[in-house]
Amino acid sequence: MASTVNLKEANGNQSSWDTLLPDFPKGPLCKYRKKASFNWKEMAVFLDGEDIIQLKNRIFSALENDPFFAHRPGEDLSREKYQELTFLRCKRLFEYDFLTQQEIIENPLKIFNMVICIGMYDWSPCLQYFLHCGVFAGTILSASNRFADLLGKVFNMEIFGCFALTELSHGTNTKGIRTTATFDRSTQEFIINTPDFEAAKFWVGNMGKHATHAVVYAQLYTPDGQCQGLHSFIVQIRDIKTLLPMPGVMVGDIGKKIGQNGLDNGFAMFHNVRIPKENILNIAGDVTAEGKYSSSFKDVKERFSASLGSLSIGRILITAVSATNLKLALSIAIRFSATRHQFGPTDEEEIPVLEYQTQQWRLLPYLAAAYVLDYFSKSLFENFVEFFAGLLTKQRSQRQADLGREIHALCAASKPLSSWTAQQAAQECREACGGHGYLAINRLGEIRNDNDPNCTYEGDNNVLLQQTSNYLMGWMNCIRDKVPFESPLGTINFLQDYHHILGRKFTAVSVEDCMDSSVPLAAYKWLVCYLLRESDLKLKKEKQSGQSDFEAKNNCQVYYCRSLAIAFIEQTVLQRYHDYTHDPNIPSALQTVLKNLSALYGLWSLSKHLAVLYQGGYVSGEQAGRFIQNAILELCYRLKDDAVALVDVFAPPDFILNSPIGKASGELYKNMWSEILQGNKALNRPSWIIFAK
Ligand SMILES: CC(C)(COP(=O)(O)OP(=O)(O)OC[C@H]1O[C@@H](n2cnc3c(N)ncnc32)[C@H](O)[C@@H]1OP(=O)(O)O)[C@@H](O)C(=O)NCCC(=O)NCCSC(=O)CCCCCCCCCCCCCCC(=O)O
Ligand SMILES: Cc1cc2nc3c(=O)[nH]c(=O)nc-3n(C[C@H](O)[C@H](O)[C@H](O)COP(=O)(O)OP(=O)(O)OC[C@H]3O[C@@H](n4cnc5c(N)ncnc54)[C@H](O)[C@@H]3O)c2cc1C
Repeated sequence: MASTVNLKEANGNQSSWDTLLPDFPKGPLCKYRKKASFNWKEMAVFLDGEDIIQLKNRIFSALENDPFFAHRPGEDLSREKYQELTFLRCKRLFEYDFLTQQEIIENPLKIFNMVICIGMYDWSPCLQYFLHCGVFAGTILSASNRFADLLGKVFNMEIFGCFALTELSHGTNTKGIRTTATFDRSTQEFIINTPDFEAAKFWVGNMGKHATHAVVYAQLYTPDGQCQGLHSFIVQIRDIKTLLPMPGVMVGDIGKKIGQNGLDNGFAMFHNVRIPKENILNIAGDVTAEGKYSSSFKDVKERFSASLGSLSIGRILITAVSATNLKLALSIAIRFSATRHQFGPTDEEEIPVLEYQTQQWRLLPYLAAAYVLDYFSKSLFENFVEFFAGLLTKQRSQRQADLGREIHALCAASKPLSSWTAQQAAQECREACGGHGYLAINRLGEIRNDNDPNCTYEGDNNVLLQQTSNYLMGWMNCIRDKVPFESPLGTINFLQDYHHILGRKFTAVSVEDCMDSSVPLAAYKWLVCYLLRESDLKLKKEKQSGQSDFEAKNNCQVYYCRSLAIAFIEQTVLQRYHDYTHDPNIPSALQTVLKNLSALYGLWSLSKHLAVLYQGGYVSGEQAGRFIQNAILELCYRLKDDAVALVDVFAPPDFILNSPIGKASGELYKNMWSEILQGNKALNRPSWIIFAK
């Protein structure tokens, strides 16, 4: 990936690192910072590069110095006020114009980092902004270049957009979408209709209050009465000046959610809403003036994939968004754990809770996951950039099609992996901070609730995993027939060795033998092949017993295809991180800690599959399982003194993290006390109190 640039920059000197990354205030965390095996500034520059750090600094300091983004300790905003503030903040983001088109073209990772920086502050304005200029505008941009005028208005914020696929009664099942777009030859228009309230567009971000335009997915009907399948259309839903609904549109807000309440999610119904013929986003197909359907895709399936292709970037970014939530939660929990003293070997001496084996085992594997998933999401984003360039230049090569399929299969599993990891970590971090973790000002509840929908939107995690297992099962014929095969990104190439891999066994004979990520990686390759074989056999058995294709597939999910998809993505994520951390050009001072993170993530993830590893005979005997467990504990212990510095590398400034117990000074109690007393109602007498006489 960007490692060549970063390797060059990593040779920079201490003074340039100091200019980019100021020292933290002195305080109780110094004790751990001094014990770290590496320089956190060197690591930050190595991972991101100076250019990205400068961008992050620019964004963070703009938000910190802007009264619109000021925090109000102890104030409970009403939902309406929060929505208003979110919109005003979103508008400010436009005014800042943090990145030029040229900068994005030169380094697309900058837009990726911009999403993360703003989201670290609050996901509501971040999603509002990117649903408008990323998802809404991005879908239009990838379809055609005939919407330049409209896109100009998007980027000037003269109109406001949303992406309307889901309906009240169908979400993940996109084939079940029932909104219709019927072509009227006589007026050269499409007529958009909602057949009944169950087909109302629902859940749509920005639609509740602000959106004036929507990308609406609908079943396209040609004048011959034929349904041509799912297509997308630009539909104006509100008047630009008054924000009143356009004729034939009923639009509203769906109400309070568990999290992300600054964002207005809405519903809409359409009654004979006419839009010009040009408003079809002709990615999958188009209609001639005479009303004939035309598509450059011969296959209905290919057309369907093309019409949903724009979802992949969202899933990749959700992988990154979730990894960001992981970083936020860990920044708070690890800084807390390093400064919170409880119990100790003697009555006089209390020790930081980070010194407890349990606390290390609960938090440090997630710290490793944050590094691994962060790297993976960036590398997958870069793969997508290559794919997107092909889309924009209308490439129709086999490689382009294969790349689209492979990226789809990867992000359909990396979104579940990352969002579930962040979900579990947020809860673990909340509990790891004891009672203080439950105090809203410390932000762990907000992180947990705002992360939660990452498991659901852009496709429910459990259903998406089926896309990945379908992709893997699709290679079985080549494997059986021993036909050579490969994929553009090479993620399935190891399956060519399937028969050979299935014959392998776990060979480590000591804990020390397990301390490198090559050990879990080899085990994962076996696990993927084994689960592939078992899933294939199970599917055959189901079919032989007379089950329909639908039933047979359904009966192969739990313990088979679902586990296969999870094992495959964990293997892929680990493979990329292993290769990255084992590059001999990595600065020598960083090699050990990065390799430890790689090994810990690999072993910890693998340990959840121990039952299957024993079941399939890859490992046997009591010792093998013990080696893995002890290696995990040993790696946690080795990483314990690096944990604060590892968090310093990715934690945003205090203002952005917005958690007294997570502040960089580590003055845990002073920071909490000060914030509590700043609460404008902390010392108020209740106005409602009446005691019984
Ligand atoms: C995937 C489905 C579940 C499939 O359902 P089916 O079972 O009905 O179909 P099949 O399996 O038969 O599929 C047929 C065929 O198509 C292929 N396919 C499907 N999808 C794709 C795809 N995306 N790419 C390529 N190929 C695809 C599939 O593999 C099959 O091919 P084969 O037979 O050859 O295997 C599907 O129905 C589905 O996608 N369901 C989920 C619906 C969904 O995702 N809805 C989303 C609604 S919008 C939403 O939720 C938004 C929420 C908010 C999001 C916040 C985003 C945060 C990030 C910020 C974004 C910033 C962006 C800025 C970037 C920028 O500036 O650019
Ligand atoms: C905060 C938020 C924001 C959103 N923003 C948008 C937006 O901007 N635009 C938009 O169009 N949509 C949006 N959505 C909708 C979102 O994309 C859908 O909720 C999502 O795709 C899941 O679909 P669903 O709700 O219909 O769940 P369903 O698909 O109905 O799933 C319900 C349950 O059934 C299970 N299930 C379903 N099918 C199967 C199967 N085949 N096998 C096994 N289990 C199955 C699922 O695992 C799940 O547990 C948003 C949702 C949320 C929560």
